[in-house]
Amino acid sequence: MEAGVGLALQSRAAGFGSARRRSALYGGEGWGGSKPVAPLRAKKSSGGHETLYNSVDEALLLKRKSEEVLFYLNGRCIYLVGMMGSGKSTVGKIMSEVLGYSFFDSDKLVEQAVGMPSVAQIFKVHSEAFFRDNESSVLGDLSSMRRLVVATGGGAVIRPVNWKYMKKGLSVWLDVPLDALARRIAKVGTASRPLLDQPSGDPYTMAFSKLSMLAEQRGDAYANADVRVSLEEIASKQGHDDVSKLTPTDIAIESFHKIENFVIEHTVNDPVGDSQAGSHAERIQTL
Ligand SMILES: Nc1ncnc2c1ncn2[C@@H]1O[C@H](COP(=O)(O)OP(=O)(O)O)[C@@H](O)[C@H]1O
Ligand SMILES: O=C(O)C1=C[C@@H](OP(=O)(O)O)[C@@H](O)[C@H](O)C1
Ligand SMILES: [Mg+2]
Repeated sequence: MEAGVGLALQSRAAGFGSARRRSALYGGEGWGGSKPVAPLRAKKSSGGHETLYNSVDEALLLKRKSEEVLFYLNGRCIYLVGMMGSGKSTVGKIMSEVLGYSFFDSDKLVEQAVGMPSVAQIFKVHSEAFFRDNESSVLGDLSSMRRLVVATGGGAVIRPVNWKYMKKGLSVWLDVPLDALARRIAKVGTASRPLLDQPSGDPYTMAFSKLSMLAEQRGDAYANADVRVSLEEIASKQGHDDVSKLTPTDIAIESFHKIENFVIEHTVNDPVGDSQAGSHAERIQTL
């Protein structure tokens, strides 16, 4: 049975006003909590003159990309999908802040709806099936809203009905190599992720083997997303041999880039022209 999802959503939405938008450039919890990721400070170069940190470029690029993508989104929601640890919650917060959209983490909404403090407890006291029912209910409620960035749980992709909801907006798959996922999970522990929780063993090895199994079970489910953001691709474009060099901001920028390309590619090429068929934005909205 689903418990009070609508109410939880209403009270959650009330907490997202302009105050939350005070800074567009926040990192996620594992990246220094609410510290700005791109402080506009200068440092001395070896030659003595001042140069700006690289992160300023990154912050400006993020801002510029978000302004472009706002037009193409036209109020539609962004749904982030991907395996546990792929960065949906972290990257989603950054994207929402810079877009001026509200951010929702579907795991948190399920916790609120059920009235339990953690997903782990919901799995333990009820069951995974109970969690999944509530997850679908939350996604259904969110699908009627606009201007949201939603970080879904890693398993949301397995239910077709969830895709029906997510297809009302734009879905983005954060595709992260299993090895990087396992390293991230091993670092923060598995207590909050019941499907990975193991009583003993080396945390990296255990996480890697469970994640591999889940990835196999889920098959192509993530590939249903409108766009795929591959960390390996970003790393190779940036000349890194390791995805661990990529910041959540890098990933947010690439996500905006891919969303923009997707919308442009899927915009009806209307030969009638703006004057008779409505504005470009109106036609994009009909996608
Ligand atoms: N680009 C990144 N590089 C390294 N660690 C990251 C990155 N993005 C997120 N993390 C860390 O990985 C862990 C999982 O991130 P999270 O956003 O919770 O993933 P998800 O919501 O997809 O499960 C967190 O500890 C987070 O700080
Ligand atoms: O992959 C999964 O099945 C799950 C992922 C988790 O969310 P994150 O992907 O945010 O860790 C959470 O929904 C639950 O523990 C199940
Ligand atoms: Mg998450």
